[in-house]
Amino acid sequence: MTTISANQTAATPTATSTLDLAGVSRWYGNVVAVNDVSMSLGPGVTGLLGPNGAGKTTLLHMMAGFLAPSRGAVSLDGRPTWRNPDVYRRLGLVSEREAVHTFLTAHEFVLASAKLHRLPDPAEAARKAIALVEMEGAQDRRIGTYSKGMRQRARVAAALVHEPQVLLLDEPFNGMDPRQRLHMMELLHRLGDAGRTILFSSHILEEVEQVSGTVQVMVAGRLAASGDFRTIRRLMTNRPHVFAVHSTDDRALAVALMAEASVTGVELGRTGLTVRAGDYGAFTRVLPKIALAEGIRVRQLVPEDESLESVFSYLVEA
Ligand SMILES: Nc1ncnc2c1ncn2[C@@H]1O[C@H](COP(=O)(O)OP(=O)(O)OP(=O)(O)O)[C@@H](O)[C@H]1O
Repeated sequence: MTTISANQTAATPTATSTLDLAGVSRWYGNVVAVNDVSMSLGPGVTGLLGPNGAGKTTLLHMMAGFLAPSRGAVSLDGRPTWRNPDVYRRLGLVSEREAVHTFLTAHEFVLASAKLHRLPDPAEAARKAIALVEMEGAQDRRIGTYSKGMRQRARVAAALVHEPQVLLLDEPFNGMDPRQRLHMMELLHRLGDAGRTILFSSHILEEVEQVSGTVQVMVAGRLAASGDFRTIRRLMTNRPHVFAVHSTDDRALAVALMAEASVTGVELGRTGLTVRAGDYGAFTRVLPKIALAEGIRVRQLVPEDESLESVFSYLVEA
């Protein structure tokens, strides 16, 4: 695991909550969905980044007390989240699947959530939650008429109706257009700045970049890296890169490339060269110069293995 720093800075809240995971694992039969994960989440926005199937949903459900860890412990302010009704009062979860009754208005939906929580003044709580997500103008329209972004905000309002200190969101940006995304990002920032502990999951690096200061990266059930976004981004771009190169004289180009500092390996195959480079930028800048000096024309330069999974796997191995 690549541990960088536990940068959990926050706004200055009046009451804050900390979510702690200590050696948490969860398996389903033979499948290990979460493998020995430890982390501590404090006020502010944290992104949980990982490819599909990395175990993000399983982790969020354990945090929310919906699922028991097979091993290890999840605690909110020192108390276990599993089988602890008190936790439900202090934590909200916006799940990935969109199970909203489209025939209800947002107001009815959020009010129902307030009543489920047995709040002393459900109407006032619903009003406040709807105001927080800026849905006053649309609250009396049926949810079925909403855009994806508005539906998500209504769901956030329902999850916030009891004013929890912790809000967990599973892939909240899925299916949103850029404008809706921006709106949701602003909302998460506002909640984080007000001292809430916000964790949202995503499989898209850029989403995490825009919202969170701190990132936890999960790959294949394990915590692969944690730290501030810039450090994670640097780790990802500094990894070795593999390129497929084809030119008018692959053999001569291979010889010239082997003398180049940014190149760590060259293989000559039947369809061209496979070049490993330590620095993406340096290699792509120097290749045309080398080719020109050697009188070789580069016909193809394709980065290989740039999938998100491969980037994440690199972090696990680092
Ligand atoms: N109820 C279950 N029974 C068996 N296997 C499960 C169950 N839930 C999840 N898994 C498996 O556990 C692993 C992690 O799944 P999880 O849904 O937590 O990942 P994820 O990162 O949220 O991915 P996605 O974004 O695709 O939902 C996967 O291999 C998945 O197939």
